[in-house]
Amino acid sequence: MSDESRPSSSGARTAAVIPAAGRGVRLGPGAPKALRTLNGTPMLIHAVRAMAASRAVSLVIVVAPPEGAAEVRSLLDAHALPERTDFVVVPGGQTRQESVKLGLDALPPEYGTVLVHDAARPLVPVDTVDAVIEAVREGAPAVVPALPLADTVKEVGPAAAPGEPEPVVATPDRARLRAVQTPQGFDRATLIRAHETVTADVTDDASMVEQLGLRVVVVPGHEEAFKVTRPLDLVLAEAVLARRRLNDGF
Ligand SMILES: Nc1ccn([C@@H]2O[C@H](COP(=O)(O)OP(=O)(O)OP(=O)(O)O)[C@@H](O)[C@H]2O)c(=O)n1
Ligand SMILES: C[C@](O)(CO)[C@H](O)COP(=O)(O)O
Repeated sequence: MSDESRPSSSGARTAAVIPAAGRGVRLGPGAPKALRTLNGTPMLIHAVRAMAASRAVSLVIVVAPPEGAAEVRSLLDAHALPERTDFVVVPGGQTRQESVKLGLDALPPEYGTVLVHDAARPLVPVDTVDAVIEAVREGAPAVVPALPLADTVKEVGPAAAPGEPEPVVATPDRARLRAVQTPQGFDRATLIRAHETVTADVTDDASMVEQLGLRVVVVPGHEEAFKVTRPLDLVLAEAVLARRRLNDGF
């Protein structure tokens, strides 16, 4: 397990930025996704606890829905969280990319290692978090946890006409594909440079570092780090929590 006292390649301390400002359109109508509950506790609180479970993480920056920063601050104050960790809340932006950038703007200088973790991945185990931190501290500028794919993937082309089926144009070799999760881990300077430099729309932070031509490495992801995206994911998340409670004996 990582320990905050370990030497780091890029700075002494580790912070986690949690983008939590999304609406959750694919989840259906309701409160912003991060504020919806799993077994009675907001998804965001599960995600915050998942980051603070790592003894290496001493600061968590939560990027709240634009109008919801006060509500998120109250939620953090109302739930039991580790005392060794500091919590900061900032309002988010219109895209995930903007929200992460706003979180990075609040990062104090003494944090050399930065995790970016979706509030929508509330159940990531601490061993995965620590493996990402460890790889950054060992010198990787960017680290992603990832899993092999269970399905065969097809690349499709545009339909010949509206209403026509899309044609398959290629079947990439599945053995070389990975489904990427969070937390993604970064050397601070690398991540800030990526966010200052890359303007193209991207869906994760590591791809911005790839665009700088820098090395991004993979560590094993975890099935329980899945992203709560569609309604069925809520059922799965509550089942995972129920199994954890049984295993913990309460
Ligand atoms: N403007 C945005 C959009 C997304 N996110 C965050 O980015 C993470 C991953 O995004 P996703 O799962 O796509 O969440 P939503 O954008 O909320 O989902 P949807 O696309 O279904 O609306 C989530 O924790 C989400 O809160 C964010 O902080 N700011
Ligand atoms: C960052 C991410 O979770 C890695 O898989 C993913 O790219 C987020 O994508 P989304 O479209 O914002 O759900």
